[in-house]
Amino acid sequence: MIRFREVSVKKDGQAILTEIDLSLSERRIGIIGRNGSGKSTFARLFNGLETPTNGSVTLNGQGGSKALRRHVGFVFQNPDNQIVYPIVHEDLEFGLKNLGLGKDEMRARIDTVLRRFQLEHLRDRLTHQLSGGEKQMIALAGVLVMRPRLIVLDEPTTLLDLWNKRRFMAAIHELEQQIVLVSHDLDLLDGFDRVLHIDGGQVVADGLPDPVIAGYTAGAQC
Ligand SMILES: Nc1ncnc2c1ncn2[C@@H]1O[C@H](COP(=O)(O)OP(=O)(O)OP(=O)(O)O)[C@@H](O)[C@H]1O
Repeated sequence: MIRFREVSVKKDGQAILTEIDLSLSERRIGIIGRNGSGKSTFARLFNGLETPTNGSVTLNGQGGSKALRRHVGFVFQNPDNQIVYPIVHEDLEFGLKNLGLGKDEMRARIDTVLRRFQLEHLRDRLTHQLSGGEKQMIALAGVLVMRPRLIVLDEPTTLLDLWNKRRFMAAIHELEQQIVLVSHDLDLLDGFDRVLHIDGGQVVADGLPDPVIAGYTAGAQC
C-alpha cells in the first residue's frame, strides 16, 4: 500500500499540490484532471522523482526516495526519455546491473519479460530504429525486469496508434503489480478499481471510475 500523508508540493513559492492525504491499495488506479492540474507532479511523487515540500510518501511503511525508486517503476509518456542504450538488450540490462545481478539472472529476467509480451525479436535491435509502439513496449519491459511492486504510467499511450494502444493496455491489465495510470484517454480506465480526479493541486473526487469520470466530463461542458 502506498500512503500519502498531508503531502504538499510548492515550486517557486507556488502551491502545485496541497495536502494530499490518501492510502492507495487498489490494483488499478487512474488519475485524471485538466492540463496543469498537478497529475504528473503527483505521479512523480510515487517513485521519488519528486519529493514533497511537506508531508511524506511511504510504500508499505518505507519512505525516502531510495526505497521508492527501488520498488516503484515509472513509465514516461515519451519512451525516448527512458531508453538510453543503443541496443535493446543493453537497455534492459542497465537497471539490473545497478541491482548487482549476475549475467544468468539478468538474462533469465529479460527472457521472461520479452517472451511474455512477444518481444523476443526486438532483443538485438537498435533502439533508435524501433517504432513508437515498439519503443513504448521496450520502455515498459525495462521497468518490468526490475520487478517493481507498483508501476506508475504517465500518459504512456499518447504516441501509440489504436492497435498498439490496445496491445499496450492488454499488457498492463495482465500485470500482477499495482498500477497507477495518468491518462487523458478516459476509455483506458475501463475496469479500473479507483479513479482520482485532481484539480488545482487537490483530489476533488475519488471513487469508482463511472461517477468520478462523469463528474469530470460534466465539468468540461461548454
Ligand atoms: N518546476 C516548476 N516550477 C514552477 N511551476 C511548475 C514546475 N513544474 C510544474 N509546474 C506547474 O505545476 C502545475 C502542475 O503541473 P503538472 O505537470 O503536474 O500538471 P499535469 O496535470 O500533469 O498537466 P498536463 O495534463 O498538461 O500534463 C502546472 O501549472 C505547471 O506549470
